[in-house]
Amino acid sequence: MILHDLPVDAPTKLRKQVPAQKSGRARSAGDFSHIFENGFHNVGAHPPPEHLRSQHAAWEDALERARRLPLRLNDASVGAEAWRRSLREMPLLPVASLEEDLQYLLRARMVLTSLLHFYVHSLPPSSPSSPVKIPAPLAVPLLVVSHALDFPPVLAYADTEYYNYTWDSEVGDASEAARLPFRVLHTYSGTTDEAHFYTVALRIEGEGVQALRRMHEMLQLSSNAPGAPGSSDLPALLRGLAASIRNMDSILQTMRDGCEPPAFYNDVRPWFVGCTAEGSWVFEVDDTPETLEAVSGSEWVVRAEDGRCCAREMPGSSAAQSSIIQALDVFLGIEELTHERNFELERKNKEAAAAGNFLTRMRKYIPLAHRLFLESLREQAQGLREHLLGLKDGQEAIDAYNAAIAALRQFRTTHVRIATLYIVNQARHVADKKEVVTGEMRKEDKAKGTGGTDLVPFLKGIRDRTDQGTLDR
Ligand code: HEM
Repeated sequence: MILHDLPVDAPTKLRKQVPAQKSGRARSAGDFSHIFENGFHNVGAHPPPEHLRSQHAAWEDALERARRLPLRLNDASVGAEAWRRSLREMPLLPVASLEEDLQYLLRARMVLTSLLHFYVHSLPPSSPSSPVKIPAPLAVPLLVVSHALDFPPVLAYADTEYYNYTWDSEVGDASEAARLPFRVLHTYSGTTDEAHFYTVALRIEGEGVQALRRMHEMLQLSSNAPGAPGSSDLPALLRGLAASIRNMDSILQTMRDGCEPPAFYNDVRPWFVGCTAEGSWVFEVDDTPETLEAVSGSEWVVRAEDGRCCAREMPGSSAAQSSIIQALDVFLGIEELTHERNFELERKNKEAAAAGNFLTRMRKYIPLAHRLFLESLREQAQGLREHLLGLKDGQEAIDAYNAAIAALRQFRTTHVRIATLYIVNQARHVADKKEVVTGEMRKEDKAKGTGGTDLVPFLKGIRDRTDQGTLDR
């Protein structure tokens, strides 16, 4: 097995072989040609299966029943309580067979994280608030599957995007697949707003395939391989990359076409929230060797003195975990700017200071193969900016590079507007209503992202630091 055969999100058995290959030939960009060719959302040439095999039908059935109820946020209805009881009484299903087949392992991860967030967020708030106990039939397979994939046991962007779609038509080859319309498999709220929200992100990932292919071609410029582009192609390839980023921006702007801000804020976003100080979780576990390995080898859970298996704080799904946007920063060589720590902000927020840069932290919430890809991409693309500045007649290439930076800045400007409209303004409406009903004065507006960021200064900071990547000579 060589790294170049390592499929996206390789499970444990393959993962164990990766460190041995972290040097030499195996690190070449070509090792990740499947990502350059198909994008981050295509695991192989096809999306993950829509259903698990019969051995794990109980999980699929629980998910289907939750959707059919439908289960709501803070749901105290008889039906909701019966659903939660059925989860607690579900048999503890073995997961070993899943590890043999990556596609089914990914589907299992997506189903289990969906059940987790249905379970946690459908519970009516308890008073005084106590940690939510995640029942063993859900907790054990979730911990083992997440450990196998090197993922935290919480809903991530990959679960709501990369593993949550299919195509309706038969796919000829992967390059054709990149252009097909996506059909979302699972939503929490059952609304078209939620499906549209996922679809916009998936279409951005789909456009990302064009960006990745341009990057790949640029990395091959100096390879002298037969058929490889020559260095005179660099400006055109950079312009192609810029055009792709502009397309991503246009796609982002379609968010309003099918996702209403109040529906997003009130009915969709609360399902994404992970394990927080106010809403903590305890995993109920058994003591089989498989579970013990998953627990002891996990940085996401801690054993309390009384033996309880407590989850650490983990943000839920956030598009900050999108691999394509991280890849753009890495390739353009501006990662150090956008991932820079904001010491002014950190001085005000001690927790943020302890945790370090948010975007860097988010890397742990993206699939393993994507992380390895980003490391390899950094190595391959390093020196791009210096190379452009050193070119004898390099102005055309520099202009094209700056067009890509400007496009990424524009993407982030659109994104700040969207985050303001969908979160900050909605939080204000809710606070205004509360003020009218209770007469309570509104506190300073400090809307947080699902990742817990003070979102406007945070997002604007990244946008402005993108701009600092502009080359000047
Ligand atoms: C209604 C739509 C959206 C809202 C309200 C929104 C909101 C946010 C918030 C609050 C953050 C800060 C991190 C956190 O605390 O979670 C964030 C980060 C981020 N979001 Fe979005 N987002 C939306 C859609 C998207 C889409 C479709 C993408 C593209 C895939 C995207 C890409 C990003 C990226 C890359 C970051 C990290 C910051 C950066 O690199 O600029 N977002 N988003």
